[in-house]
Parts: sequence; structure tokens; C-alpha cells
Amino acid sequence: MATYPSTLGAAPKSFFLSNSLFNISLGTATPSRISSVKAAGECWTKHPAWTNVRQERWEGHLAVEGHLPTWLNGTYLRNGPGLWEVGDHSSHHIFDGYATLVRISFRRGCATGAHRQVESDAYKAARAHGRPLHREFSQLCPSEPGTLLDRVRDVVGLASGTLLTDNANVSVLPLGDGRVLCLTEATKGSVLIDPETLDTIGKFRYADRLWGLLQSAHPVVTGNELLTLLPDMFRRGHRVVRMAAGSNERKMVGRVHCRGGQAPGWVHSFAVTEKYIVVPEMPLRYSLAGVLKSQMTPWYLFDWLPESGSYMHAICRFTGKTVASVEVPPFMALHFINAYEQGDAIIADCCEYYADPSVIKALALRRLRSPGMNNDAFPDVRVARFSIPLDGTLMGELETVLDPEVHGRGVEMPSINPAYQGKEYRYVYACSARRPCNFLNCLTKIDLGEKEAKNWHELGSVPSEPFFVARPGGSDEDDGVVISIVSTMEGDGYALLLDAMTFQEIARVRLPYGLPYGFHGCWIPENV
Ligand SMILES: CC(=O)/C=C/C=C(C)/C=C/C1=C(C)CCCC1(C)C
Ligand SMILES: CC(/C=C/C=O)=C\C=C\C=O
Ligand SMILES: [Fe+2]
Repeated sequence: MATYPSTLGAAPKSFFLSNSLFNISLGTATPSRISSVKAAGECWTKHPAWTNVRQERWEGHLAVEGHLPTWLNGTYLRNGPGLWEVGDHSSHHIFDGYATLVRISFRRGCATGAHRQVESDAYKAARAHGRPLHREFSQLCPSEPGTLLDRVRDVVGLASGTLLTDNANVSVLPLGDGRVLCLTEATKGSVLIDPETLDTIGKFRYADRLWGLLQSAHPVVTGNELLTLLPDMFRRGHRVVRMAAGSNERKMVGRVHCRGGQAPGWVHSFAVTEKYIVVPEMPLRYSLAGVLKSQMTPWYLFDWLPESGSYMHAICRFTGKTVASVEVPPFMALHFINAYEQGDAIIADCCEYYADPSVIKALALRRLRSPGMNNDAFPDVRVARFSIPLDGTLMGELETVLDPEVHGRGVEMPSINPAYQGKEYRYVYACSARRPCNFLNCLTKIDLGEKEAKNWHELGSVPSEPFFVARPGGSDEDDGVVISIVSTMEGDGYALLLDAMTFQEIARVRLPYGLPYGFHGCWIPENV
């Protein structure tokens, strides 16, 4: 890869990571093909999707292959982990990586782009000390093995939150008031960024007294407010809160009581309908010892307790009252797709792992970097539909929506047309699978009405969340494009644009090199 003289001011102290010099550069993206064909195993081991980002930051013009729609004017942002090795330290899990933001801006058929590390305290401390000093998803004990006093200090630091990470590597979202927030599941990991320069502006300070170490990293942002959940470790439930656009103050909507086990179920995401907030309670529950002390369970910070039951709760967005709390068949889901009201029930769709939490183990870096893709280690996952009765019935239902073979028994990182959030809808865009695979390697458009799917796949490529952007003024649900950032086995990277209706490729916007796998993106239309 060519590097360019920096025009962005003084470079930060350079340091070596994975044999690459971390520096800043500015330039024009050109493909960096590896000419010699390596053995497939070696390429998966070194795939950019789980290899450290090459540089601290880059920005420049991007070459376009194909044609960008002239109506596509705005900025696509994506957040996710991008740096797992610091000094001699290697992270264990994909969720541990320090946040890398990516920006692709579209204007009248042209594109520019950038990537940059989020300057969290955890990232800056790790850089300064050559090892992590904060506790990440799979890394509990920040001290080097030491005295009893060190250990006591760690336990106090974790319980009080001072040693918890603020590495905001899960999502990025516009608050609807010009501010853009990056999030992780620690409340202190709420970081404001500049969507153009990708500068870290600083911590987002909540101006309220809703104390709590944890939050959902997947708030639901509507036109005028943000809805989110704050897990309550001690009273076994979740506080449901809202924050109006333009405000820093969260206000209580209501409280959901979890019904099983000793601790609330892990909620990575939840769904809302027009009237209700739907809160899942799965048997993968927070481990009090895992979160608050230096102790790891076989499931990282969680316990898998199928005998503690699975439940779905719904509370009214306006009164805060729990309107349903029903037992459902056992389930394991990280991402809810959408929910809506239908007659006397709530329908809630999710990507469901057949009540098996092993996906979190499948995302350990050692597994992803293992040479064989042929052992098909990514667990089966389906589109599953909950029916939550609102008439007082005690049990809810869970069914598979369509034959999972049509999307390769893989469906994750879903997106929909945001105009259909909370409403009956037909199309889901998601990562899917061409088996055998150890990680999702396809994109899919699922038609929930016809129960069929269209897939996009290229051998050796890892595409991230396919994000739907609607054509302004379009009336069909699938009138728009889908944007996904793809990293290839050869080390290349590009933003792929698919026509959301036909799921055919319309353009590739070339990045200077393949980027690490990102989790969630957002769209900021121009002039808004
Ligand atoms: C990306 C994804 O699916 C989930 C990521 C979850 C993370 C990074 C969660 C991290 C944490 C907890 C679950 C509890 C303790 C705090 C913290 C390490 C942020
Ligand atoms: C489950 C997951 C990331 C969750 C983050 O929000 C990623 C799975 C990717 C599989 O290919
Ligand atoms: Fe997520």
C-alpha cells in the first residue's frame, strides 16, 4: 500500500502494531492487490476483516466503479472494532477491538472517504502503556498479576466502573439534532464524534440521575427521541428510558421486571412498535460475578441458564405500563429486526440461534483466524418471529419465518427501511451464509411476504451490515440502495452498492485497503 505525506498536521507518536507503522495519510484510494495467490487457509488467517487496521487514520478521494445514483447525497458512517493488538497484548475476541470509524460521503455521483480511530480513554491508555488498562468484553483483569492489593483495586475499579471500557465500538447514530454518537454497552462509552472529520469531540454526558454502568448499544432513534434500555443488575430488570432530540437528559418511560434467574437477560438489541417497547429476556443472563468482579464464566460475562426460562415483555411507550409479559420457547438472539402490532398481538422478528449461545464463542479471534473455513463453525441462525399476545394469554409463540436454507442458515446484522420501523414490513437486508463458513460471507435480501431471498456472494469476501438507504421521494419499501463495506481475501476493500429492489450490484467505491469488520452503520443525508 502506498502511503502519502500527511497534510493533516502533526502525526501522532508513531508506533508499531502487527508489523505495520501506524501513521496518518491522505490520498486517493487504489486497489492494493496481492498478485501471488496464497493458500486459502493463510488468507483467511490474515483476512483484513480480523486484522488490525493499517493506519490510525486515512482520508481521500475514492474511485468509483459503476454508477452512483445522483440522488445519493449524504454520508454513510460505520463503527466497529479495528485494532486488537497493542504492544505485546493480543485481544481474545472480536468485540474487544478498539473502535474504528469509517466514513463514505456521496455527492453527485462522486465519493470521498475516511477512517479513523475513536479516541476513547481506553484506546489512549492502551496506546500510552502498550497494553489495555480497561476491561473489555472478554478481558476482565486489567492489572498484571500482582499483589492482593492490586486485585482488590481491580475488583473495586470494575464494580465502580472506573476500570470499565469506554471503547465505543458497537454503533454510531445521529441523534436527530446534528450530534452523532458512538456507543458501546458501558454507559461511559457514549462518545460524540464529528461526522465529517471523524474527530472525537468528547464524552456524551447524561444530564440526569439515572445511575447505571450499562446501557443498550442499540437505541431506537425515532424522529424526535432516542429510546434505550438500562439493565438493572440488582433489581433484575431493565429501565426503559427516552431522551428527546437536543437534550442530554434521559427520562424514565417504565421498568421491565425480568422473570427468570438471578440477573437480567442480556439484551443486545430490542424493538419498538408504534405503541410498545418490546424487551426480550433470554436465558443468556448477565453474570454478577462476571460483570462486577474479575471473574469470567464459560460465556464471558454471562451465564447460559436455559432452565431460568425465556420471556418477552412489552411496555406502553406512553404510559410506561407493562402490557404483556409472556413465557416463550427458549431463544438466543443478538439482533431484533422489527416489531409491529397485529390485531391483539405484537409481532417481533429477530435473528435467532436455535437457543444456542455458541455464536459468542464463534466470534473469538482465534477461531476467526483459524485456517480452515471448511469446518463450518458459524452456528445456524434463522429469521424467527415472536407473537406476543396482548389479551392476557400467558404464553407467546416463536416460529421460523422462512426456510433458512434460502439464506444459507445465516442471518445477522439486519437492516430495514427505517420508514417501516414499528410497522408491518416486508423486506430485511442482512449478512447471510454460503456454507461452509466460519463467518458470514454473503449478503441477503429477504422477502418475508414471499418467503424467499436473493443473495450476493464473492469468494473470500467478508461484507458487513447491508445498510438500507431510501431514495428520497420513493414510495416502494425497497426503493433505495444497500451499502455494505466489503473486505477481500486479497487485502482489498470497497463499499458495495446494491440496488435494493433487484439486489444487483450498481457500484463499487474502492477503499485504499481492506478494513476490519465493522458492526453497525448509519446514514446522514446531506443538508440535514
Ligand atoms: C457487538 C456486539 O454484539 C456486542 C458487543 C458487546 C460489548 C462490547 C459489551 C461489552 C460489555 C458488557 C456486556 C458488560 C460490561 C461492559 C462491557 C465490557 C462494555
Ligand atoms: C453478532 C455480530 C455482531 C454483533 C454486533 O453488534 C456479528 C456477527 C457476524 C457474523 O458474521
Ligand atoms: Fe449489534
